Amino acid sequence: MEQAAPLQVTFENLSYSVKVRATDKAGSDAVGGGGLGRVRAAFTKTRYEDKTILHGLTGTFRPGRLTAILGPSGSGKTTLLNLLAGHETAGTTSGDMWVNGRSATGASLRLLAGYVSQDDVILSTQTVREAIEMSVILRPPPLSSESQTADDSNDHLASADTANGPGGGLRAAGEEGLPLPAAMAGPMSTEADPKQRPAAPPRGKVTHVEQKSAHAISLLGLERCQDTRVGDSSDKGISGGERKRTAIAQEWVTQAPIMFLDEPTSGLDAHSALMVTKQLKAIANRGRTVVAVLHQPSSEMFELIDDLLVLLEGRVVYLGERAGLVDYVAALGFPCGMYTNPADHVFNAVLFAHGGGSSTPGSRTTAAERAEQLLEAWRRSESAARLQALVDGPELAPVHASQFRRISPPLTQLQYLTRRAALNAKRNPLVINLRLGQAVFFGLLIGFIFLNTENRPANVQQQNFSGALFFSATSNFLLAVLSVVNAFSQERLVFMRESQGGYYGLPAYFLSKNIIEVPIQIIMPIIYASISYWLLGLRHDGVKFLLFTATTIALNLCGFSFGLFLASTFRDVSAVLAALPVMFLPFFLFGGLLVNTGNSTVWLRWLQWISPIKYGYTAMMKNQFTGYVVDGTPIGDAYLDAIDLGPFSIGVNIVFVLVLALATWVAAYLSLMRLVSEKSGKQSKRNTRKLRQALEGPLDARFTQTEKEKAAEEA
Ligand SMILES: Nc1ncnc2c1ncn2[C@@H]1O[C@H](COP(=O)(O)OP(=O)(O)OP(=O)(O)O)[C@@H](O)[C@H]1O
Repeated sequence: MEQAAPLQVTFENLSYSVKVRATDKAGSDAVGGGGLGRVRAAFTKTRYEDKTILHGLTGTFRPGRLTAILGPSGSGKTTLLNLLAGHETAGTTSGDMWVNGRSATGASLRLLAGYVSQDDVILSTQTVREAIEMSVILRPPPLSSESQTADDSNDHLASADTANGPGGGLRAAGEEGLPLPAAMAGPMSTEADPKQRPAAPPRGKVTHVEQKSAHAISLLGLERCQDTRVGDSSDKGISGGERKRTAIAQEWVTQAPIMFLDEPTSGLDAHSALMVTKQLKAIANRGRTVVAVLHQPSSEMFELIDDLLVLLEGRVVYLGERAGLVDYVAALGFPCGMYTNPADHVFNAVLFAHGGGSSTPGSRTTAAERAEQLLEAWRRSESAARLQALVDGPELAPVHASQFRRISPPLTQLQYLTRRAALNAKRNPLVINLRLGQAVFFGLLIGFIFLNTENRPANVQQQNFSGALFFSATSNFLLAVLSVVNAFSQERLVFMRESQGGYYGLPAYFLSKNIIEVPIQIIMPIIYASISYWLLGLRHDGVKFLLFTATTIALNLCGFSFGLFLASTFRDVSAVLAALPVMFLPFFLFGGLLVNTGNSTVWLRWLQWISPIKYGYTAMMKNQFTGYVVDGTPIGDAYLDAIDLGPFSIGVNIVFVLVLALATWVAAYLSLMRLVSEKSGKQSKRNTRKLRQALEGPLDARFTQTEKEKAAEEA
């Protein structure tokens, strides 16, 4: 079996800029220039200008090594990580990226890399173990079973080493696992954490998924909380550190050969931060390329880092071995004291240059000059020359097909997501109980308000039934909208993170959501109709009851689709709530009760044709009043003629509600599709195939020259 090569990520002259609102001097002057100026400014077209965040970065991240990105706040650490991981797509990128000398982009790196973001949004009702198992099921490890087993056994070895306690030491990269070039195997200088004991070997029949997640739980020290729900701000679950480690475990199990992590230790106590760093080191030791943004690492954490990239104002001021950094900074005039944390020292040196240090107005060099000196010193340094050599001569083995991240078949995704959604609903019964409560409450309320209407005088019946049926149509529609908006707005972030992380595709997610939600949108109106219909005293006829129920079901389904559309189109609930009245009040106005739609303003009359309330209300009214007789006097048909609800029959009106439901349902799907492609770029199969071909294909011309030179030298 052909061994997959370790992967080296290289970039050269990488720049990134975004469009920002121009700080328009003329405009601001106008604003300051009195009322007229303010009015003029309000109508002035917004101008945008480019803001460059990363300025021509050159560097490389080597396999089998833990690389940390350090730098002051705002120096571009997250932007660089996101750009490489393919999660930063809004701005303009220039420069080159390669994986093992093959031309790459952020999108192609996403096919190879795991990514842990700063905000790990995990479904709050899942337990830690379930969240990790989900990752194993939906994102099966990319390596073939043979090499995967080898990797697993290496993990066990490493865990065993870890368990040896102080002095046992973790296994150095290249000793076990994927073979590494000698130059890449960095020295290991870590002590193992005695708390990190491997889980007892599973007994009995254990599935691959259970085994893999048990292993990750053990490696990340999550045994104690493995059956605790993740929780959220309103329903406390695991701690912040445990959540971070769960997110890392979710990426670890995919065995992606590259891992990018944005501040995996922020918000953790010193011990947890050290533990996480040790675990990252252990992962890197298995030949993976691990790159993490770290904030102020302790000296123990600092010792675990192999390579460091220090950024200042979007520029590289150091990229190379951690061991050489302190001397490098000392040579620049910042000697590190014996008892000073080297990470703090480096940080202070850079911060000083950045303008946050003790630079006083009287000091001979200004902060800007110091920053320029640091950048200039880096350009002329030996470390930069060494880095350039690594950039010029990267790992050259092609990316192996088995190294690409895999995604489970759509049917597996659908089955898993449906089961998860059902479990989520069961564990979060408040949502369903509220819906049930609403159906019962409104059924009883309307029933008792209009109790025994059928025994009242004809004119009272006309008024009461009209009001009750209009209320039934609007409440069924609106409650469905609100329930979906509420549920989906909360889930939206989880969906974005998981779909970007390659857990599943949109079709499986969308379908699973419908499989769980649609039955609820059918059962609730049945409950509402069963209570209200008989209390109201609507016509005692089984078929008419069924038609009334069918109308309420159609309105609920339509409300569900509208809610889904709104929640997927607007970014937060407050925007949805602002849009809701603007969209729906015209629907209510043209619902058939408030305005005689046949005689309303001509150029606004079309609104009735897109109002689901109008169709639903008309179906209910015709169901009640067609051929309706009170005390031997037929009153129904004349009344229907007077209020002019249109020519369509009951069945056709119900069908129109369903057509509107279907159209909005499709719009909701398209809106989600737009959301996904906005964040992750186009993910078509053809695109993916092209990106893979580039990574598996021949070397980029940038490196072929080097190959020829090498061959000539050898000759
Ligand atoms: N989309 C954007 N629009 C405008 N400015 C942006 C955008 N993205 C990033 N920036 C700016 O680019 C700079 C770098 O941001 P980035 O988040 O990469 O910094 P960072 O080094 O990770 O900071 P921190 O350590 O505080 O997280 C910041 O000044 C930020 O305001």
